[in-house]
Amino acid sequence: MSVKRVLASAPAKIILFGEHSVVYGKPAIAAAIDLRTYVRAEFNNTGAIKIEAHDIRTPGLIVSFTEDEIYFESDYGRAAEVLSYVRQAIELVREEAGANGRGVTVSITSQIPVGAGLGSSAAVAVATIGAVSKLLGLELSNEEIGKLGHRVELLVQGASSGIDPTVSAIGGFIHYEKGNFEHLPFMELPIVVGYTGSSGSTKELVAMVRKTREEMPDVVEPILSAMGKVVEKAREVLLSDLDDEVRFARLGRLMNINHGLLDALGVSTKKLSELVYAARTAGALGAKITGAGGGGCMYALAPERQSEVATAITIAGGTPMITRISREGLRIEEVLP
Ligand SMILES: Nc1ncnc2c1ncn2[C@@H]1O[C@H](COP(=O)(O)OP(=O)(O)OP(=O)(O)O)[C@@H](O)[C@H]1O
Ligand SMILES: C[C@@](O)(CCO)CC(=O)[O-]
Ligand SMILES: [Mg+2]
Repeated sequence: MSVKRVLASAPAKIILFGEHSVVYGKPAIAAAIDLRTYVRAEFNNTGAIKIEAHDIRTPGLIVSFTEDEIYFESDYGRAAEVLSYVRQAIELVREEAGANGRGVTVSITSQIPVGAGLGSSAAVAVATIGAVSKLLGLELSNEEIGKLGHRVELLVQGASSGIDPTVSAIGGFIHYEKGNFEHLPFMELPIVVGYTGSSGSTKELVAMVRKTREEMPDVVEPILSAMGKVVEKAREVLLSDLDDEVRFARLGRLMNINHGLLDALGVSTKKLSELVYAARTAGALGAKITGAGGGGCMYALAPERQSEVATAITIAGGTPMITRISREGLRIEEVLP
């Protein structure tokens, strides 16, 4: 069947345990959440690749006014860079599909805050690959699309563990290590996400950790190993048949240890730590950064106390989001023949 237009969507994620150390081959645990990026792909007649990114603020915009006219200019390098995940995703699929000269228009709308630790880069890459591959007639499984999403992150960021595109493509809860994943049983976790309102670039934060590790391997390696141990313990607790009260209390303690180790690596900020402590003071059993840090989001585990923790995050100047874990990863929403 020849296809004219495809709409695909892919979810955000939280890293429950193990961000950054996962880049160095340690395990990590992540879950897809119910915020989505939607990508529509269709053929155009120009032969060009056209990207309409409705949620991206154009960096380096220069506006000049005269009496009756307005001129817009832009720093083209920076504007193009911000679209590099989408561009690489389209180019990779065109390569996989064999040379194809037809123009493609990709239009993006997203519910995921950008650069906030919720995997916006992975979701946009996965949804783009999903939509464009279907348009070009490629039959790819969600797992294969996750692997292509990992290649996109490697091309753009220089380094990526692949956990974000994997969980965005397949959904649910995963334990991830060196490119391999295991689905953990689905469970509802009483969490609250707190958004600082500022952003951080994963590419820059991963590069910063790498530099510190190169300069002080004896100091940084034990921190990364301790993070790996936290993840293994968390997996054991998640899979245990302990009753919820004990299980959540242990997971909370492990989250706090993980946050301390991330802080030691230098990826927390004053605001993130303020939200983390506000959540703990309001009764969360644990709270930590989620994602690359440098701004963005934290999350708290707060059974019976979700609304108190949400209020504490607001008072501390953040935006709370009560999210649910999403079973579904990449979804083809609509195909127009
Ligand atoms: N809706 C979107 N449209 C186009 N590009 C997007 C969109 N959302 C994210 N991106 C791309 O992803 C970049 C942000 O990715 P980055 O990896 O730095 O943060 P994140 O993925 O939000 O957080 P983390 O990697 O910590 O989970 C943006 O600068 C932009 O290039
Ligand atoms: C910081 C990092 O570990 C997680 C970003 O969500 C980067 C990666 O795993 O690719
Ligand atoms: Mg990212």
